[in-house]
Amino acid sequence: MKMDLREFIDLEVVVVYIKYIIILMIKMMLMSVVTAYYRMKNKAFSNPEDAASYGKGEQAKKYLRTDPDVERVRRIHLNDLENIIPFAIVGFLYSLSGVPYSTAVLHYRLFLGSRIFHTIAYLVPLPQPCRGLAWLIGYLVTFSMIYKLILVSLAM
Ligand SMILES: N[C@@H](CCC(=O)N[C@@H](CS)C(=O)NCC(=O)O)C(=O)O
Repeated sequence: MKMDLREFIDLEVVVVYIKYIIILMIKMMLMSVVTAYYRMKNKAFSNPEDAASYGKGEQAKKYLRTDPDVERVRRIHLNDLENIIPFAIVGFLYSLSGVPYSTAVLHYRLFLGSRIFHTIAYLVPLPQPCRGLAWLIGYLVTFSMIYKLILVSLAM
């Protein structure tokens, strides 16, 4: 069966997807800035040339170390990569799947909220299961969109 995609795709949903993904990308990219901030504040570097800006010889070697704050922010960044990239791909296909606007916005909003809360819970840090629940909500949102995509592709 031939489909006219222009009838199927709701451009408003694609536009709202773009808005949310831009916010999520900025949020994820900001983790690099936060990492750099903690590296400089706590003088903890992984490259000799970076440490050299803060001292020479033995002094510089002292700054070649891992730091708990830096590692924590790096884990947040990694967790963002593990979750936001699948969301970006799945969320885009989902925006083309003929889903109602309100349902799409609910998914995108829940995901964004879950990732912001995950970062706060990880940075503060808040006691578990705060971070775990934040992560789970985002994970389930992505799975819910995958489920819809499976249903749509089975119906084709
Ligand atoms: N790569 C993750 C997979 C599971 C996951 O993402 N768990 C969430 C909720 S507990 C988390 O925040 N993990 C901590 C992290 O990724 O550093 C891990 O190693 O924990």
